[in-house]
Amino acid sequence: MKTYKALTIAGSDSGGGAGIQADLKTFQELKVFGMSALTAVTAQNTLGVQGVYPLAVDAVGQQIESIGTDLGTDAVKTGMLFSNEIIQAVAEKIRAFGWKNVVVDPVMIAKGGAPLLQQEAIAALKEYLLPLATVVTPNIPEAEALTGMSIQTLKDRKEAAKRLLETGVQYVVIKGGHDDVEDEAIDLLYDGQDFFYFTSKKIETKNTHGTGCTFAAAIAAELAKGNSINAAVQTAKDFIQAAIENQLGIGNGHGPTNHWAYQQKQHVQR
Ligand SMILES: Nc1ncnc2c1ncn2[C@@H]1O[C@H](COP(=O)(O)OP(=O)(O)O)[C@@H](O)[C@H]1O
Ligand SMILES: Cc1ncc(COP(=O)(O)O)c(N)n1
Repeated sequence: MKTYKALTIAGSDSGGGAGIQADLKTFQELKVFGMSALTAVTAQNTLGVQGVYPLAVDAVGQQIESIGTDLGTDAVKTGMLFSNEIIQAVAEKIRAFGWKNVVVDPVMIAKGGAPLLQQEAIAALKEYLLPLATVVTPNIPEAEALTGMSIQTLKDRKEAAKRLLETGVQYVVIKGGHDDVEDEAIDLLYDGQDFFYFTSKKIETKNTHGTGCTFAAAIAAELAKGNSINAAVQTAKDFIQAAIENQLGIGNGHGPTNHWAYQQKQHVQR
């Protein structure tokens, strides 16, 4: 049986709920071999971000080089990239290795409000990384920052998705976790032609730390296996729904989601 591989290029969350830690847990649960290139170390817990320590650009590039010159990968997921310089170095490596199935989660601000991407780097995401990406997965505030438009309704989200496609990315998913208008958690996928809705029950909880990272990592894992974008987004939606529903109840603030809940549910159903 083929071993599928996925690489996450992201920041470390010492609290284990988001970033590299969330990505690797998700890859593992979906039976994909996980690899990582760290962009920054954060001192972080469920209460917030206490420190951000970006790595040297060369350190980021070298980690990716080490993977590209030996193991290779079936998918790449990017998360916290922090600076213009890191974005350019990452884009350069992805292009040089000709990697496909590139999922860009344009992480900008942690749930508690701490910036994880420098303001001036937003343009670099659009210029260097999105043209190489298979799919970009902004939440609503990130889609607003990337397009410069205000997003209130699903109609606005459709317009923003169209604008994002102009960067050269193949598919756009605008997530609905921050939508105050709809009663359900609706994620919108646009393929340049049609819009697809992925809908689930909105769960009343403060424990959503790392939901975006986990969702994008699940899409990358499923694309690595050769699944279609629609199938990958559906699995990611089911994965995050189970992870939010089956809370772990740890930490004193915005707690992490449960990365093993999806597999546990699959076993029970069998
Ligand atoms: N309260 C919730 N109930 C159910 N699903 C949610 C909830 N909050 C977020 N999600 C889902 O989690 C994923 C991440 O959403 P979102 O919160 O928009 O992104 P981010 O974590 O990047 O801010 C999406 O699939 C979204 O639908
Ligand atoms: C290192 C790191 N990367 C990403 C996030 C975003 O997390 P969320 O998925 O909750 O928006 C985070 N808090 N820390």
